[in-house]
Amino acid sequence: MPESPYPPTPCVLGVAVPSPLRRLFDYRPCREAPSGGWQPGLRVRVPFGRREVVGVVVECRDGSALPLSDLRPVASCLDAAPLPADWLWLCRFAARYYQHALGDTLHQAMPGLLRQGRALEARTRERWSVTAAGHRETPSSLGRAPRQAELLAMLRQHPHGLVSQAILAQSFSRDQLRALAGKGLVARHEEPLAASPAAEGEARLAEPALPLNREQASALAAIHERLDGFHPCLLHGVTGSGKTEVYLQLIEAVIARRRQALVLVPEIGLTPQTLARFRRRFRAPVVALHSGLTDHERLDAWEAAASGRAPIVLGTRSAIFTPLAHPGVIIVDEEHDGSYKQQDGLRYHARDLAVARAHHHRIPLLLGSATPSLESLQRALHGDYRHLRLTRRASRHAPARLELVDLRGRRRQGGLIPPVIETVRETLAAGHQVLVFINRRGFAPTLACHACGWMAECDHCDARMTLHRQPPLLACHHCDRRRALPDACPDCGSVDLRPLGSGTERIEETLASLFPEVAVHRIDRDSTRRRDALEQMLTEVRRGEPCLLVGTQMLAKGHHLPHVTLVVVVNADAGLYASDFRALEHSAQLLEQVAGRAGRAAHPGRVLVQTLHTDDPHLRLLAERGYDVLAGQLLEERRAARLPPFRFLALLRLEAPHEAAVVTLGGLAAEALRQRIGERGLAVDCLGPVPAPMERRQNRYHLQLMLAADRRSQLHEAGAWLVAWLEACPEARRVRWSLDIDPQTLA
Ligand SMILES: Nc1ncnc2c1ncn2[C@@H]1O[C@H](COP(=O)(O)OP(=O)(O)OP(=O)(O)O)[C@@H](O)[C@H]1O
Ligand SMILES: [Zn+2]
Repeated sequence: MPESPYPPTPCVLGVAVPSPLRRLFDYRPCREAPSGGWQPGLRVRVPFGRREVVGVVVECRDGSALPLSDLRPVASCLDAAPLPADWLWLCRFAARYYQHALGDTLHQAMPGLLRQGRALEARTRERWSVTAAGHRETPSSLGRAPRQAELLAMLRQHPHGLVSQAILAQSFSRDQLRALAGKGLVARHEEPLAASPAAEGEARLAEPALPLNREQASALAAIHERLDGFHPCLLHGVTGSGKTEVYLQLIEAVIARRRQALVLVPEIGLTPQTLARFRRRFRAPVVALHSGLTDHERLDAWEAAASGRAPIVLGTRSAIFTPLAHPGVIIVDEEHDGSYKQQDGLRYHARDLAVARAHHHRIPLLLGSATPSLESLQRALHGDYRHLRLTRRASRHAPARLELVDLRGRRRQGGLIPPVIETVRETLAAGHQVLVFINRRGFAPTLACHACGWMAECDHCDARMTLHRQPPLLACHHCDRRRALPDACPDCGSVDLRPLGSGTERIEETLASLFPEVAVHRIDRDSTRRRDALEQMLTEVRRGEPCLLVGTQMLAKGHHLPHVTLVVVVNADAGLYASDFRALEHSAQLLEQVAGRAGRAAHPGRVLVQTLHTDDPHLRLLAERGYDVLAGQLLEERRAARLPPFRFLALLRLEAPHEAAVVTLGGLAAEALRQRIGERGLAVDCLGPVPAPMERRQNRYHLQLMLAADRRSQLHEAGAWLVAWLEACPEARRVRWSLDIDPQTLA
């Protein structure tokens, strides 16, 4: 008897359902098997408690730990074919690595419409084109139907046809189209809405590639050497060195081999320029995945990537979960960027998943940055990654060094001291633009009473409320609580309430009064809430009129602002003495990136950094020798202090409305874990529990327990055990807890 092409019907399906529980649930197959047989990756509707949910089949087995008669059947199977295997693999990897429930991981990693049970298929549109008969037709034969004749004439001018929408927009009707089709003069084709294949025979590039400089060319050649096989590279190039051009030419080579490129960028909304540059370069469609998409657009993009129709997929963090039919390369731009780490739910790091994924697919991986994370830098220095350097800018001028400006004892006007204001004035007078960076939005960090010292504090957090003027209110940046501005001090009744310190709004106001003749553009989360607001401002800035830009770190992210020649950092001190061991690394990256916006085109740049700590050794090293030298020193310090990347960490966070519940559970968990570590002889340190740096946030108490180990496998074992212990612990029901593997912040 010939073997059946389908797997035999299993008795039991292990299904991952959207739930925080770290286990599969067993079901019996339903009567109608999917046409290809039961396989992992099929979505099923299953009864779960009193609800029905969409889950994913993960295992097909012959037996269950439960009696088969106790198992409920699957209600229905939603897919004819399983969801992409590479996607399922990545979700399983991420769930294991981050100790997260697989059901919830799958749920978070699929487009919303798939979660709701929609089919994974492309939406299509109609395209109409003229047939051979239509080209032979003489216009007079349609004499009695003049509109049809006009429609035919119009379509004849479009060798690739036109989509219905474009035709209807010209005031032609569907009836006219159908009439022509009935006569065999035009034909209708369906094509996918997202990433419809570019017409055959066209050139791949819409715009020619730039001739590379020597360093760019040798970086590209090094990657080209091995386009087959896992080949991780760190493209470590100073700001403005033309990393994007290297990405573009690498992608060109990858798509020429009919493979796909997946490109991760920190925030598309913040760098619409990058997407525009990709779209300008390639004739092939560039599919973008970001938070601005509708559910339908997201599903279309996902399908286009999964089917292989989309050669280039560009997206933010979650795009790492995009399935690819023919993966050819993964590129992570600004690999050091904090936005790649998800801070709730599945706490994954998209860059780290990119490494795992490239390894799994055996394809090259390119991590790009002017200020690489210490993790990636260490791997490059150690030879795990190929270290590709771009030491010069594509333009004439080298990145400017930071000039430290002493704030001590100086009168400040809106945060700036007189000599800095003078330099701003000279720069504007020379016809250039100035960027003023301050990493604090709002008018002032708080409102204070000059009579008694009262300060506006949030009742739900251990934090001050920020004073805003546009619109006027007090807001907590930790829990988003808002309050009206008080008329008088709630403690002593004095009306002498004054803003303390400066935020973007205050600097904007001061600069506008100092320099009334130029425009001041404020760029922060508040001023760019409206869609396209940022792009509009940047377009205005790129026109080149002298102007001032005031903004937060949004301004540091990869923008190419050719007319900016002066960057002013209002205060460099926040990150220097923070308790978080990564604070220094992150603030050095931020300073170097902001500084990198100056002098990128015709004129050289200057960077003035105001600080109260001109003698701080780290700050001086950054100013005098640059990020790479500082990073080398920070690596030595991390090695000495036995911190990442030389050690691995996991952070258990506990929170609840009542302090007692958190403290009790924290104590029990630490004790149980220490005992387990001892029994198993693991070299894992369990530190704490200690209160979180902000103990009360959103009216809840926060406590932490840190796990540290030299070996990842041991950290993993201890973490997995702790999670299982917490799932079984009755005291843990009243406490919200999460385990953060490779935490990026200790907050
Ligand atoms: N080979 C080249 N020849 C001429 N111009 C180039 C070349 N490569 C890049 N450029 C130009 O240099 C400018 C900076 O390049 P790009 O934005 O790629 O730098 P980057 O390394 O990504 O910078 P950042 O890290 O600051 O984001 C761009 O205007 C780009 O068009
Ligand atoms: Zn608050």
